[in-house]
Amino acid sequence: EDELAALNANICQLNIQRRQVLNDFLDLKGNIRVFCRVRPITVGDNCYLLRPVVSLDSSRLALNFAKNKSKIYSFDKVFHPSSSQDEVFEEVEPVIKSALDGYNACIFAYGQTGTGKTFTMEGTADHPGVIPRAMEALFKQAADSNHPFLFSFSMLEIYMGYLKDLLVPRPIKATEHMPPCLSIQTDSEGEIEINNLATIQVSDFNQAKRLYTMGRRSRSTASTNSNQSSSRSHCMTRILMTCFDANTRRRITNKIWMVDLGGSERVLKTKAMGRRFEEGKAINLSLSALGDVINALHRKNSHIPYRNSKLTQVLKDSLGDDSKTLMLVHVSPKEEDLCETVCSLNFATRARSIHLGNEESNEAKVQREVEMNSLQHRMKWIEDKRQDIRREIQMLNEKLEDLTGTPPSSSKQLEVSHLSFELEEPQSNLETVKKSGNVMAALPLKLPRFMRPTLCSRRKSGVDRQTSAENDAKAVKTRRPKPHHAESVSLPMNSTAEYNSESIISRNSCLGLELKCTTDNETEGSQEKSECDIKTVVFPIQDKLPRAPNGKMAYHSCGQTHRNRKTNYINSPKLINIDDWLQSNKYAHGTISSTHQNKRVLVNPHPEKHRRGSLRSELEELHDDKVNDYKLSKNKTNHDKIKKLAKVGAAGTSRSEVVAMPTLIKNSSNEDSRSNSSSTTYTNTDSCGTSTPPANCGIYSNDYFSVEENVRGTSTSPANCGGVIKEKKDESRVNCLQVQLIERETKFSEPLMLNTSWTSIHSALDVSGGTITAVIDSGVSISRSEQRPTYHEVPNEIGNKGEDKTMHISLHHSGPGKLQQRNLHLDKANEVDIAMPIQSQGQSMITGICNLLRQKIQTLCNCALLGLGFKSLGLEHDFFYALML
Ligand SMILES: Nc1ncnc2c1ncn2[C@@H]1O[C@H](COP(=O)(O)OP(=O)(O)OP(=O)(O)O)[C@@H](O)[C@H]1O
Repeated sequence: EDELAALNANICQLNIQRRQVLNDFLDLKGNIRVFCRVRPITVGDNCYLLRPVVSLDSSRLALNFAKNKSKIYSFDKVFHPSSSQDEVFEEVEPVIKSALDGYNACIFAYGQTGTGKTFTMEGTADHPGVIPRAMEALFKQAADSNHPFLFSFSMLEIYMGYLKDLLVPRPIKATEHMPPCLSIQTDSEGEIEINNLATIQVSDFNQAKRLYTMGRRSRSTASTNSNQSSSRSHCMTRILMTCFDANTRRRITNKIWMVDLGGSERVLKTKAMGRRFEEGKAINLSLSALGDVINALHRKNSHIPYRNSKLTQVLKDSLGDDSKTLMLVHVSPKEEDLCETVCSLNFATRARSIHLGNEESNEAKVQREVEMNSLQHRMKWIEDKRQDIRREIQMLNEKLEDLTGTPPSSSKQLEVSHLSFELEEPQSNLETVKKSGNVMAALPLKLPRFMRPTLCSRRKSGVDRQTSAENDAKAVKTRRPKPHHAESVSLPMNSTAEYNSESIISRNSCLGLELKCTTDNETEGSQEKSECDIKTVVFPIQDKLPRAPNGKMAYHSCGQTHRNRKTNYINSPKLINIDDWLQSNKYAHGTISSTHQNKRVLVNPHPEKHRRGSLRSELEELHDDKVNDYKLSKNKTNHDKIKKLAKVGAAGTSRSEVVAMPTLIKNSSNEDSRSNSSSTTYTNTDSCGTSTPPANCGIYSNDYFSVEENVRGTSTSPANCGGVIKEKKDESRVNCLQVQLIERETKFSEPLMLNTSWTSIHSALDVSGGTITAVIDSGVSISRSEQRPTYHEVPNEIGNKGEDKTMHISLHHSGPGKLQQRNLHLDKANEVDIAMPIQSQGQSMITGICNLLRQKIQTLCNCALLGLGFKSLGLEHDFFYALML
């Protein structure tokens, strides 16, 4: 027995030495070690697209961009495509040993989708990967270490920014889009804890393996184009280790994370849509956050952005100086994946340089390798020696058993079976949890805190009801007064069956009871922006075309669209089809009252070009026929006729009219109208430069009445148009009349179309004060719905009922001292639609000259007739005789 005790003490010494040597070795190698694995050619790969990646030796890899252009990357180890799983694990094993020595460790597989991450981490039944091998090694080495260890197993995935327990998936409620996200805590020692994550104790490798198989099945995957399943999440396996013989370990409790990261992929290349797109985005965001953390560690920044993603939050205490990290970067041999390969290799290179640094000189490198070799030899010697001692111990134990007939007390093993969790069938996850809870509750208090059940879980399982009040009181005292806890919820933004977007929002909820249970931790469960701002809000199409009074939808013609561009943002919802409108209102004589008070403009159909052309020619022809009938007579008025006109036209309430008239005479001589008219507001011109009369109605379109009136107006109505006509000169120097609206308050009755008899209109020009006043003289005939192009303008600027009012037309000219305005007076405001051509100043002059010439010709003719004797002047013969003398 003494001999046995000495040997055991010897083993403990060797363990300490081994730990020290290993630690030194890993320090020299770097806290973050990076391996690269090149995936072999698989069935379905096009051979001619292979070979951009070539492994040169065990630590270098060349990437061939072109024939003579390549880049060489260096890693701690490069596994060529034919490398076996054994070879990979051989290199991974030191990290596992470090974990047993109490270091937090993290092994993660990184790389493009389909490059073999899952194969490396998980493997197959025939070729088990790193995780099953690591579990096996942990149990084996723990047993070899001669120290009592407690292991517990957890598995989670980070999917779309959520932490999901893979062993105990929470049922999703009908109202939930996703299960509640597990929250993360940091304890007073800086260790990360994940609240409510199932932590199941395992006593041997088989139990751990069964749990691992169970968790793997729950992982979120999606079918790829090649019908293979692709991991759409980060799958994280955690093994917690506690050793009661804590003196020789770095920590009493430590952990090792083994992470199969989601495949990085270029969303553009994969043309992922919908959910796949969102998944890819979330994966890329968290990988990017991981890169940022590694970069910050490399730069030794004071701030390491762990909180930028759930992934880095979870791995916070397993990345960095006091932990051992191993990255296995995976690359594809295919040329078509060159871009992704470069990204992956650059990422890995950046990670590798955390400890070693790119600046390391060759001498230092050689020196370091020599030291590492020596440490490896020393380690080998220690392990061999330990094995020898173990063999000796075993022999002595057998001898002792033979002598005493009882099993040796020195070969005590930690009896953890009573603590371990009896696994049920993998399918019964929920039962597993319940059992787990009970087992946890029964654990002795000397267990580390992470293994002890929380107050809440004990309450739920009814174990600790009697002590809860006591603990609550204690917790309230010790906990920081922070009664709110950020909780992430996901809301479906689209009610369609296949949601392809989601919004994650944070809300504060008071979780007082749960908070009291966690006495020394601070919640860090708020969703990180980088992973959570995955929002695509789909708005239903709400903008509906406005309905015309007849119920038909308003629309724009193509020709109208570009012209209305300026004003459409205001007017478009108010556009109606004027043909429809007229049709519906045509027979509603005197009864149509606009429900839209203060409406300024009614939209009319836009005449097509040929229609405009024909109208124009029609009007010009008309004008040519009638122009000589206009008489310029100063001070000649006939108010009676205008009164009569107004009476006949009055169908509704009192209001005044403004007549909008097309200017038909080309401005060949009138310098005034040719002058600048930039002050005019509207563009009542068509491409021909002529005024464009609307067809078949007495109202103007929004083309004619643009922004100004609509800013004030609310809708469109023909009846409520009002304004002052302005004359505008366009590029082709043709006068155009434009109408400036004046707000109307009166109700509308049916638009009344008046057809003026062109011959009967006399205009009187009053040049005094720069104003020409044209007065309608006579012969105005009135007809409803006259098809002649007529224009309607209805200002109510005078507004006095029963009084004679002036209907005026303003023709603005900018020439100083010249005609400034032309007013057409109407004695009473009524609903009158008048269409009449008006002479411009040039026209008037021509007319005057014509009249003069006519007089001259008449005189000459009379003279000739006299001379020929056909006409007698009635004078005496003596008169002519006297003249001759
Ligand atoms: N080293 C290897 N030896 C043999 N087969 C391999 C190797 N690496 C990958 N494969 C095979 O390639 C395919 C894709 O591998 P795997 O699923 O592991 O990729 P992945 O990177 O995990 O993809 P994802 O990110 O989409 O999950 C699998 O059929 C796997 O068996």
